[in-house]
Amino acid sequence: MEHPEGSTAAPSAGSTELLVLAPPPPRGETHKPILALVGPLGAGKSTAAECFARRGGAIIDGDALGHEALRQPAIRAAVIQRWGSDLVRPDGSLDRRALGRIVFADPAQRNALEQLVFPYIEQRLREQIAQAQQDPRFRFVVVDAAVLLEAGWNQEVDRIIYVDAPAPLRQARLVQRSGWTQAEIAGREAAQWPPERKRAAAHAILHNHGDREDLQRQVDCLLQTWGLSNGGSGSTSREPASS
Ligand SMILES: CC(C)(COP(=O)(O)OP(=O)(O)OC[C@H]1O[C@@H](n2cnc3c(N)ncnc32)[C@H](O)[C@@H]1O)[C@@H](O)C(=O)NCCC(=O)NCCS
Ligand SMILES: Nc1ncnc2c1ncn2[C@@H]1O[C@H](COP(=O)(O)OP(=O)(O)OP(=O)(O)O)[C@@H](O)[C@H]1O
Repeated sequence: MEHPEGSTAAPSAGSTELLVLAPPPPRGETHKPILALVGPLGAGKSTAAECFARRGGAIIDGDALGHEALRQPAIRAAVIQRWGSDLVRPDGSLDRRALGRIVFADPAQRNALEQLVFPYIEQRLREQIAQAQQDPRFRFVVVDAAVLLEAGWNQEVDRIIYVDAPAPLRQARLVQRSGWTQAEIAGREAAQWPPERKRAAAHAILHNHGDREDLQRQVDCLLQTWGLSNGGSGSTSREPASS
């Protein structure tokens, strides 16, 4: 793994090794560090984000912003115009899983959807980051966006954290969480950068092959190493950033 900056000592985090490289750079006294979580499908980015939220981080959820984008009337209308009204469920919402089957089977279809929703998502990411910077409940910001690197949304981010888990474990967790078939998982994986390319862009790695407590320990260790822990008390807000 190549990094432009030097590494610090890797602290012990329970049973797993936590690789930690350079801490966030200083960006002025009022700037709250912006950390981003990347990693392969189902590695546990959202689960890791919850660990950071317990320690005073504002979560910015890229998937949720994507869902919000699809609820915008102009985007919704464009989606229905292109992919058909069969996508509209009886309650009026879009059948995202069906849309996913279409776009993750064909890069051209996925590009078309991304062109519709990416500008909206990027704008909302910026807005939510700005809100979290002003919100006294939070000491740092955590962007949980699976396609952050692919979409080039990492411009404002200070540090990238790669969440890792073995492929069989990720698959089992995804089947349990979302009921996705092997084909659905493979289609989504193929739409993302290969894991090693994401890992090469990261400043730290969390190994999520243990239980949630083990992941929390690694997060706490990382925050301590980067000077972002709150004395280890975990007494700061658990609230995610509001939309
Ligand atoms: C295709 C859609 C409708 C499927 O919705 P669905 O509810 O089934 O999945 P959800 O949005 O929760 O995404 C789940 C996971 O799929 C993967 N995924 C989603 N979008 C993409 C994408 N454009 N490229 C690669 N992987 C993706 C991510 O790992 C994500 O965590 C939806 O994912 C979508 O609108 N995607 C385009 C917008 C986007 O890129 N969102 C992610 C922003 S981080
Ligand atoms: N350490 C863990 N122990 C048990 N279950 C876990 C652990 N980490 C994650 N999970 C579960 O695995 C599933 C996938 O985790 P999560 O949703 O956090 O992954 P993700 O990387 O955000 O996924 P996606 O790529 O779809 O955004 C979830 O159901 C989550 O609750």
